[in-house]
Amino acid sequence: MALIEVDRVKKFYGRVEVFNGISLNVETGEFVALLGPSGCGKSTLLRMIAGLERPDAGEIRFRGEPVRGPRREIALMFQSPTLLPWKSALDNVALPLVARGMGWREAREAAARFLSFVGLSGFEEAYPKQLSGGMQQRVALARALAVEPEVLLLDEPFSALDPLTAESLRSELVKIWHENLSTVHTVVMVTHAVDEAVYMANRIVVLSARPAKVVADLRIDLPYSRNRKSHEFQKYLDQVYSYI
Ligand SMILES: Nc1ncnc2c1ncn2[C@@H]1O[C@H](COP(=O)(O)OP(=O)(O)OP(=O)(O)O)[C@@H](O)[C@H]1O
Repeated sequence: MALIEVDRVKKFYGRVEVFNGISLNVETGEFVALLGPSGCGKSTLLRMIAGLERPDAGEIRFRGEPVRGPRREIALMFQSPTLLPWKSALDNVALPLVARGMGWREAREAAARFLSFVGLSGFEEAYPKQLSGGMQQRVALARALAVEPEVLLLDEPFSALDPLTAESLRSELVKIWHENLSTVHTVVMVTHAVDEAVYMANRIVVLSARPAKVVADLRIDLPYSRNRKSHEFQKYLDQVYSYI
């Protein structure tokens, strides 16, 4: 049984047919990048896996159980950090833990550990507006990791960042996943960037225009950390581009 099973899922928004029976399995330990044309339904698929939206037909299962709402094993991180502006960095990370029943003191201790883990020691009391975009996205990453999920779903997490910040966060995230530095073993990431997908993922799934179908499902068999200038990297880039 796969960790995540997307089984013949159909999804409509009014008359817009986003999926007409898409199936896709994700195995434990994979880093899957979802690529596809704008508006094809990548974010919708991620939100359905996260339990934030329901399929109109078909089923999404996590470890064989139908996903009927958000689950503690699955965390989601968006393009923008979606922090609460009136809460400190520390409390933004602590809040989901408190919402799950942890006391504030313990939650703040855990939050401080995760802020330190993402390189933000010393910024615990800062408010989001006092932090750069990259730092805010790090707080969002700390918040996602603090609930100790097994699966991290990423919806274009770097696209709002400047190129250098985006690049360092990409490398850090790959390292966290590849070296098992957190509870996260499995990642599903929506991206527009072929280069980002080949740099980070060990599997790339390319979707077609709506109603989206899987048009390619490739394993990226390159060691980490990856060298964008290598011949093999370029070969994978060309291969993925040929499907887009
Ligand atoms: N809540 C909603 N209500 C109505 N239509 C929606 C809603 N969410 C998404 N859609 C529509 O469903 C389709 C798929 O959207 P989605 O955001 O999943 O695509 P995407 O592949 O992630 O797009 P992009 O790459 O541009 O972010 C689009 O046509 C979009 O307009």
